[in-house]
Amino acid sequence: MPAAPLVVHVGLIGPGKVGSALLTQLRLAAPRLLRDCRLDLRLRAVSDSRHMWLDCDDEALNGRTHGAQTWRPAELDEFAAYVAGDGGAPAVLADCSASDLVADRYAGWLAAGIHVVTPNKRAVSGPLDRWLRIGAAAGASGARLHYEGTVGAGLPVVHTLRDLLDTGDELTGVEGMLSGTLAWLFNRYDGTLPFSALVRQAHALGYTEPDPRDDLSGVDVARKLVILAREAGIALSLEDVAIRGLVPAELSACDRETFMENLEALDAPMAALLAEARLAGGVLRHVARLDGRRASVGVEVVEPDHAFAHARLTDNVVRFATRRYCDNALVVQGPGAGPEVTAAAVFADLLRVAGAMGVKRCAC
Ligand SMILES: NC(=O)c1ccc[n+]([C@@H]2O[C@H](COP(=O)([O-])OP(=O)(O)OC[C@H]3O[C@@H](n4cnc5c(N)ncnc54)[C@H](O)[C@@H]3O)[C@@H](O)[C@H]2O)c1
Ligand SMILES: N[C@@H](CCO)C(=O)O
Repeated sequence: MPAAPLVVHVGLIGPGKVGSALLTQLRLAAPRLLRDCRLDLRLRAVSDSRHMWLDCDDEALNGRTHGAQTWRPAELDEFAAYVAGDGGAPAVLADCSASDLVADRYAGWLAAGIHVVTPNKRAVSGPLDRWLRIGAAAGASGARLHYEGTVGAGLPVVHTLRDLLDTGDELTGVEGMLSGTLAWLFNRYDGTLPFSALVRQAHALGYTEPDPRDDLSGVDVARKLVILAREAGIALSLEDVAIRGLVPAELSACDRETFMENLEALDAPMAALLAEARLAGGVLRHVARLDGRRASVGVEVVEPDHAFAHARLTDNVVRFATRRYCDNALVVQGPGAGPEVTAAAVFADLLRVAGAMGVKRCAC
């Protein structure tokens, strides 16, 4: 007789571009996971920044969010308690927001045994004391926190580093292109269209952060370096990263709508950078480096035959130099932004949580 399926309660926070893609992927994969893996994923609730829907356990509702029959004002702890239910089934919260307020709750949720999977970089790259509290809470309860989607979207970056370290390797440095948005922008930017028009396209394609300034300022990439450093046991913080950004000072403090309306302010400085690169016979690329505690991100002119010059579309390139990979770095490369690939990373993290509870995922 086949084993009884493992029921897992799922709550989704942030049904935006990534969150909506995750809802679709969950719905499509559910029958196969139940049949082949004996895993019964039940979407219990969805919350955005203002509303929450706590009656998502019927099939018709699972595919929708704003069309749901009832909603109430969002309250994150009430939401988490509803997803966890009476504790009879394990609960996983998928945080697909970019919110610090949500990250503030991780420690409490993990302490209560609720697992968290997320592409939100705030917790892992945010204040070190909060990150240490989150780690301690997970350590004490055994609840899991997975965040593969935070670096490289759907690419296997965090787990690759984790596997290297857990098998006794030592990280000596990271060099790479860690922004899908900036990779796409610099691949497309040849002066034909103004830079601002390309930023609007990247936003519409779902590559940028909710506020594209996070990408353009270099802060999003700096967060990724902090995440990789912390994974390797280096207590790096955002303030330690030397960042050369692209956001004009007069647009750094306004609200997001005002920034988007005034994007043309980027055009003249970017045209000057492009001209500089052409004069030097190179191309513009956004490059991140981590060497011990020294971390930097910014636009550089690279030679046309440099590996970074050949990356395409939203390609991220992550070069891990380690004690084992010392003559030739281990390279992870591929699309580094986009709702679908990112949602798949969150989904795979969710399956890792289920795998740790005995759900069989191998093909044998
Ligand atoms: N888009 C990508 O390619 C990509 C790649 C990797 C990682 N990410 C990360 O995925 C996350 C989501 O990105 P997105 O492009 O889907 O953004 P989005 O703006 O489309 O969606 C964000 C969602 O979060 C919700 N939200 C905001 N604050 C909230 C709160 N306090 N409580 C509950 N919900 C809240 C919003 O209502 C919205 O539904 C971000 O953390 C981003 O860094 C995105
Ligand atoms: N906005 C981010 C998404 C992936 O974290 C990027 O373009 O790289």
